[in-house]
Amino acid sequence: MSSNYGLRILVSRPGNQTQALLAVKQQLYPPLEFLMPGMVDTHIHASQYSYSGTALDLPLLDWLNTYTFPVESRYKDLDYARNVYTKVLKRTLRNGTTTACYFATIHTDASLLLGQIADDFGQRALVGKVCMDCNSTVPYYKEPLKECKDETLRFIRELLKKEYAHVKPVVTPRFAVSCSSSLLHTLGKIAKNNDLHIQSHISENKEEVKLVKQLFPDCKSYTDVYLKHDLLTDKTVMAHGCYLSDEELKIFHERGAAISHCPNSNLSLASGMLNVRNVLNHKVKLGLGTDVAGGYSPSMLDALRRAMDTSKVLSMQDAQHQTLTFEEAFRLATLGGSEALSLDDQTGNFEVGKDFDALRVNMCIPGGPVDMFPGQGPKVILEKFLNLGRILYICPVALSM
Ligand SMILES: O=c1[nH]c(=O)c2nc[nH]c2[nH]1
Repeated sequence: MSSNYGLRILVSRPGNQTQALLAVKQQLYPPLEFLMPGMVDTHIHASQYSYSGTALDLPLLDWLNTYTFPVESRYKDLDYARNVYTKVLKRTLRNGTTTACYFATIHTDASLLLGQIADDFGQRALVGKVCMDCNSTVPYYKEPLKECKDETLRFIRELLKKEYAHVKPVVTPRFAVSCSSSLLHTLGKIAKNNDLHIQSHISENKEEVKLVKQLFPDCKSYTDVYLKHDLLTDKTVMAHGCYLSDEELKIFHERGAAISHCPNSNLSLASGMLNVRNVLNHKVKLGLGTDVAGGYSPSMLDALRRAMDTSKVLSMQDAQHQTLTFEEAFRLATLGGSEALSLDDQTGNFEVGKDFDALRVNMCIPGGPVDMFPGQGPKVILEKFLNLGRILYICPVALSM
């Protein structure tokens, strides 16, 4: 079920999130069905969906130059954009993503089209027109500073003018490597003046961190680059953060900025492994992202499973490391994601007053991927679903479009 029915939660039960969602099923459905909050993908490149599942043989910077920029440059063609964006919306909804934070491309009209398609399908979405004015390796894929500023303002104006209930613009500097200091300052100002969300990438890969140090020698750290340009606010979500120091995490906490953990991508591009426990200990807002197409899967259940795998690898390397529990991973995929996107007043769990963004899970479909046995209670049901489940079907109204 997705959110386009405009249902609002009016009553709730006391208890934690796991208890609450499993209690609902006893009231409404037979024993092996339950409702859970829709999942929140805090970082996904809609424009990279066409090559998801391929092109995973290079590290980040080579990967961008070889695969990503040539593909993203094609989105000046609106027919091409419509085809891919329609498919990515259907695919993410089929995977239980009721909220997504999207990177589009540098093209304003195609980015507006992504917003329109998200609205048509009833997915809650933040949509970002990508901003980048530096690209010496693939020089045809960038915009001059002035054009980038004007087009960003046009994108924001036109998207807001549509008054979509659940689709909003997000200011999107690609990352410090592909933005001049002037562009970063400009975008910081635009976000501030319009009280907008901000998204970008940070500390994904060691080579990238080194390059940022060279490009911004006056900044103390990668985090300091964004801080100095007014891009680290309580409406900012930064993807990856694998190599952030404790000092940088403290700044994230102080500013109320969030991290999107994208474990599939971090493993697939051999970028690094985020220490989620350390991020949580620093009380930094944290959600999960698929990061299609650096991550090969558009599924948030996959992101949740890779987050648990990554945490177990860290435990193998360090016996003191406290492995993520499945309940914690579940929280990251739902409420944590909504907090990371500062949308937790609207979605993320079944609290009174929030919108009813829900998935109806049936654990006893004939031929389904999970077998249940007598005496297995709510906790086992949820754990089995998270580890073994598959989302096969979602609201026919949305998907027949
Ligand atoms: O995983 C990533 N995907 C991207 O498209 C990108 N751009 C900058 N940094 C990036 N990381």
